[in-house]
Parts: sequence; C-alpha cells; structure tokens
Amino acid sequence: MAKPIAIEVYNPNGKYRVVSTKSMPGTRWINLLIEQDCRVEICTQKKTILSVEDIIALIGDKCDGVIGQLTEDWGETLFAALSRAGGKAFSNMAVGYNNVDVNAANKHGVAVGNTPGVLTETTAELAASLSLAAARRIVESDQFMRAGLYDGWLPHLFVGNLLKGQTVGVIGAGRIGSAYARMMIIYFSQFLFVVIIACFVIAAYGEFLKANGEQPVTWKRAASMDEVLREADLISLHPILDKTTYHLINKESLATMKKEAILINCSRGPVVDEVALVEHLKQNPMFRVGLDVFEDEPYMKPGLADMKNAVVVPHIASASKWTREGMATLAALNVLGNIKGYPVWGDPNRVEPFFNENAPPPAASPSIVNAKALGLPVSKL
Ligand SMILES: NC(=O)c1ccc[n+]([C@@H]2O[C@H](COP(=O)([O-])OP(=O)(O)OC[C@H]3O[C@@H](n4cnc5c(N)ncnc54)[C@H](O)[C@@H]3O)[C@@H](O)[C@H]2O)c1
Ligand SMILES: O=C(O)[C@H](O)CO
Repeated sequence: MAKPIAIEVYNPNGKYRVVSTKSMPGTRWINLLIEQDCRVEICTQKKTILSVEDIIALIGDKCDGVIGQLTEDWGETLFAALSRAGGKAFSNMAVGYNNVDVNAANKHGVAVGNTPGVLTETTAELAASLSLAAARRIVESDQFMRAGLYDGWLPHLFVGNLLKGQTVGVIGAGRIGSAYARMMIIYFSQFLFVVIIACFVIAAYGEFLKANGEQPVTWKRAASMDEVLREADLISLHPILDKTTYHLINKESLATMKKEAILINCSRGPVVDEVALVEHLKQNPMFRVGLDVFEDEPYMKPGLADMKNAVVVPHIASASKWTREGMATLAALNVLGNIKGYPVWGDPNRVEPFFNENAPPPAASPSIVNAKALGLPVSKL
C-alpha cells in the first residue's frame, strides 16, 4: 500500500481532481481551478524534492491533471500512473522541461505544459545582477565587511572589471538570452554577440549614443561558438538543456575564453562541466563566474563553495513575486485548459492575456509543448 502523503484540499466536492506537488505562490491559480469545478489538492509533505513513489501516491486512483516541479522525474512511470488514473494533463511550473520525458507523455496521450514568457525579464535581471556581482566582486566584499576585516580604503582592495565598453556574448539567444542582451546593451557593451536579436533596438540606441557624442553599440551574429568564447569579456548562457547543450562549456571551451572573462549560467547546471569549471577557477583566479544553477542540484561539485571567484545563488532567477504567481497561473491553466477541452494558445511567446487579474483568462491552454504530437487544436483567439 502506498504511504500516506500530506495534502491540503480546496473545493472538496469539485468534479475534476487536480493535484499540485507543491504549494505555489499566490491564490489566483487556486481560484481559477475552483471556479471551473476542480477539487485542488496541494502536497504539503515537508520534503523539498518528491520521489517518483511520492508522486504516484499523490496521483492515486483518479486524477485529472498534475502541476509538478522541475525537481521531479516525469518519465514513463509517472505518465503511466497519471494515465491509469484517467489524467491527460501535466504542467511543469517552469519554462525548462528537461525533467520531462515528452516521448513518454506522448505515448500515454498526456499534454505537457510549461510556463514561458512570464519569467523572461526576471531571469534576465538575475543574469545581469550576477554579471555585475561577479565583475565587481560584491559577494566577496560583503563577506569581508561582515567579517570585520575592513580597516580602511586601499588602492588594491577588491579591484574588479569595468564592464563599460566590453564585449558581451550570449549563448542561447531565445526569450531570456535576448532580454539579457537588451539589458546589457544599455551602457555596458561595446560589442554584442548574439544569435538572434532585434537589431533595431541596438541601431536606435546607437543613434541616441551618437547624438550624445558617444561611441555607438554594435552587434554581430557570431559565426561560431568559438568566436564568442575567444572574443567576449562576459558570456551569459541561456540555452535549453538537451543533448546538444550538455557540457557545452567544458575544459576546452573554458581554455578558449579570456583569462579574465566572466561566465554567467542561469540556464541549467549540466550545460557547464562543473568539475572542469572548478579546476579552471583554481588555475585562473581572475576568471569569474556567476551561477544560479548547478550540475547536481541541490549540490555543488567539490571545491566550488571555496572559490572566491564564484558567486553562487540557489536557482532563484525566476524568483520575483509577480513571476512566480504568473508561473503558477500558467501551469494551472495549462492543466485546466486540457481538462476543459480548450484549444492550445497560438503563441507561447505572447502569454500576457493570462495575467490580467481583472478579466477571465482566455479559454485556452497557454503553452503545451507536445500539442503538435498529440494533434491538439490551436486557439484562433
Ligand atoms: N535559472 C532559472 O531559474 C531559469 C529560469 C528560466 C529559464 N531557465 C532556463 O533557460 C532556458 C531558456 O529559456 P527561454 O525561455 O529563453 O527559452 P527559449 O526556447 O526562448 O530559448 C532557448 C534558446 O536556446 C537555443 N539553443 C538550443 N540549442 C542550442 C545549442 N545547442 N547551442 C546554443 N543555443 C541553443 C535556442 O535556439 C533558443 O534560442 C530554459 O529552457 C530553462 O532551462 C532557467
Ligand atoms: O525553467 C525554469 O522556469 C526555471 O528554472 C525556474 O524558473
């Protein structure tokens, strides 16, 4: 018999049973589900990462849909269990879905949702914050102050890198990478390497700078990743994690980078070979990193925590109140839309209509990554 698992229940008589494996910020997502006749069950078990067995126990014998987290292993076992319980919808409360085996979901006819757009700027802002923190050694300086070591101004004290006029490289210039590039254009970058970016933003800003007697910002699409690695002073990683990006940054790519470069990772930990990174940080004390994600989360590879040239934060890039509430809303609406037989929203890059608190959300699932494979209809709204 499955072990009992602690839950909190809203609208116990609701027709559809929707399970959330975690409590999520805000109440709008719960209210939207309740208004549409859902019984909402939220797991309150005091355990950060739920196991497959825990989630099977939560799914039980009858479950219409599950909202899950990026820390969970959504593969064959869980999709089979959800399908046996009559469920046809799952949504990650995250844009990245490398924890989900989409082929297994397809096999069981389960729609897989994610939460794009609402976290784009929030995540890019953290990447920009880490860029500044790493460049100006903010965390080291803070620790020094708190340790009572400051005994007066010195010419060499915590000297870091000036970013103005430097070359910024973005690897994975999708929604978040492009937003980061836009943020970094203003002021810092003399040169920007990006794969896709609205060049008119740069051109218009260039005109503004020229009118003020300053050097315009320029950009180019790099011919290869090697070119970005060789020429950039600051590189921010924003690709998805899949087999093409696993250890994209490894011993060789680190060796290609400038000795005093800064590397930022707000994508997924395994995009960087963390063992090679620790070694590189040891050998190159002027090389700096800002990391929001780690190869074996929640752990860091041995030695990383001791490196003064690393700024490390616990996967908080999307952690603003508005964003996290929006992610919860999108995840709930992905599941609800499927339960209600709504079509899929046509453009997952334009999800703002789902965040208007003063109007009901569109009758659509905001973002279903396997909509095509499952032949789900697309909304004309
Ligand atoms: N740290 C966090 O809290 C946090 C928050 C949000 C997103 N993320 C991560 O960021 C990722 C990107 O999110 P997004 O909304 O910008 O997605 P997106 O799909 O808009 O962008 C991903 C980009 O990666 C590029 N890409 C794919 N394969 C590549 C490769 N081999 N080399 C270089 N680029 C490649 C794609 O062309 C695309 O431009 C997510 O998948 C997620 O893993 C992390
Ligand atoms: O993929 C995501 O959405 C993040 O890692 C959490 O916001």
